[in-house]
Amino acid sequence: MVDQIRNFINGEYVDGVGTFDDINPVDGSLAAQVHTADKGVVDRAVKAARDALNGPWGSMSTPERVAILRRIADRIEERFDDLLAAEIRDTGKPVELAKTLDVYRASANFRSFTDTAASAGLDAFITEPANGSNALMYAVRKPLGVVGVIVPWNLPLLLLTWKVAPALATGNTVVVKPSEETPASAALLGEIMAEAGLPDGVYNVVHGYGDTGALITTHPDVDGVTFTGESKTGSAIQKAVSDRVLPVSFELGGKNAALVFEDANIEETVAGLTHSLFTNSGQVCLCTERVYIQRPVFDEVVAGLKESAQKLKIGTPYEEGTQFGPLISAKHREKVHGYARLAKEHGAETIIGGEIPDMPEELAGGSWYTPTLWTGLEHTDQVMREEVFGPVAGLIPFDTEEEAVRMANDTEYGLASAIWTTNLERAHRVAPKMNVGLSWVNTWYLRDLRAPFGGSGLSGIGREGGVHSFDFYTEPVNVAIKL
Ligand SMILES: O=C(O)C(=O)/C=C/C=C/O
Repeated sequence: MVDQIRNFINGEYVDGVGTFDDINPVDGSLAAQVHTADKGVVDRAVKAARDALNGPWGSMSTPERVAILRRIADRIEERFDDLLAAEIRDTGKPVELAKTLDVYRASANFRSFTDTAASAGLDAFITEPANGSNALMYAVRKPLGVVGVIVPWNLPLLLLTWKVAPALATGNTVVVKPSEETPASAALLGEIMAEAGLPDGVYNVVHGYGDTGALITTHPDVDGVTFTGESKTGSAIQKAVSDRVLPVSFELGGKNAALVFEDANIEETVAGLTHSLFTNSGQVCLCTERVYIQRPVFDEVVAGLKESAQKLKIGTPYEEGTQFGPLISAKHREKVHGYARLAKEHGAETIIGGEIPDMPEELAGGSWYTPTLWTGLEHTDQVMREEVFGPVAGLIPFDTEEEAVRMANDTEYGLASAIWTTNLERAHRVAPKMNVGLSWVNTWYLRDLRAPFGGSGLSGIGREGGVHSFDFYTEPVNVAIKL
């Protein structure tokens, strides 16, 4: 019997109105059948969320909510292996990555936002205007209400909990739609939260494709939408909710640049770039797809990256030492491979990769690809401007710092950048000049969960992280009392 992945509504698993296939990207096998939510199922989920808001959850004190969320973090850690198995079956990612990033961050996200909720103060002022009408001002935070949460397939559990933890910590209830590619961990989290004592209806999960997502975002009883995914989907959501001027928080795509200066530590830079190019097989919105290298060290860095890419161990998730897994689906691999063909047509030199690897017979059905590096592309080339969302990067030389900053900022996106230099003045001069939300120096994807996280331009709207998340998931009410 194939596994069934159901919707989770009001504290129990609920059948859908049909099923779709959840494919294991390692070998193309059927991992599970997923129950599709139609309007009736989505309405049921939104009603459960509203009833929970009007029930015990809505009147719970912050310390009571925080206590439950800390138990959720504990329960996630107790059921670490179940979540790990679910995430790996859906994504095919290496077990080391799923352990140290995806499932690790699930409990870390809950712990970070409960700490913030437990310690957050209020804005307050004593008003003493010249006309003597003194007053006490204080702002209280009220939850947005029922929040629609639409999350992607690349870091399914990490991104889900990155949104659900602050939403619940501030008293909201949620209706979640995970990606159709990766439904398992979101569904499993339902029973884990119930085991930790979360009241029924606070956390609900419905499955389906974009049309199911649209049922949530356009639902008249949803009070806000948080979405991580492709920019064009974000734009479609914004259009769909614009009549209601619904609050949205978007963490969208990127075409992230790295700048390598001639004074960089080349060995550290090559190791760091390999990480930022090929982590999760390049399927992270923060990954680098444009590398600008100061001319005196261009050949050395290209050679170093070629060597480190060749050394990456491509393999199945549980194989010892696997560092590079399959892409999420055959469809996504076709998109990535399409850019490799385009790069070649545009005269790029393929330093490594750009092909579908020969895998053993039992893995031939998987969506495997190879780490890919190009030189010889123009900075203005389509491949250097559009998000590929795969293990690919164009390498381009530059001469002056000003030229590097100009090219890095010459993009419609604005999510992340990485600067590699040992010159402290240059680091502090250049890092703030990047038109991004996250500007790393001599590192990549180093995170503090309290810091603002998000992007500008096509990379999104708003910031999440620490109190920045609370600015989205709550509506402050400023109370003014005449003294
Ligand atoms: O690390 C995070 O908190 C986060 O949101 C990562 C997002 C990656 C998207 O692809």
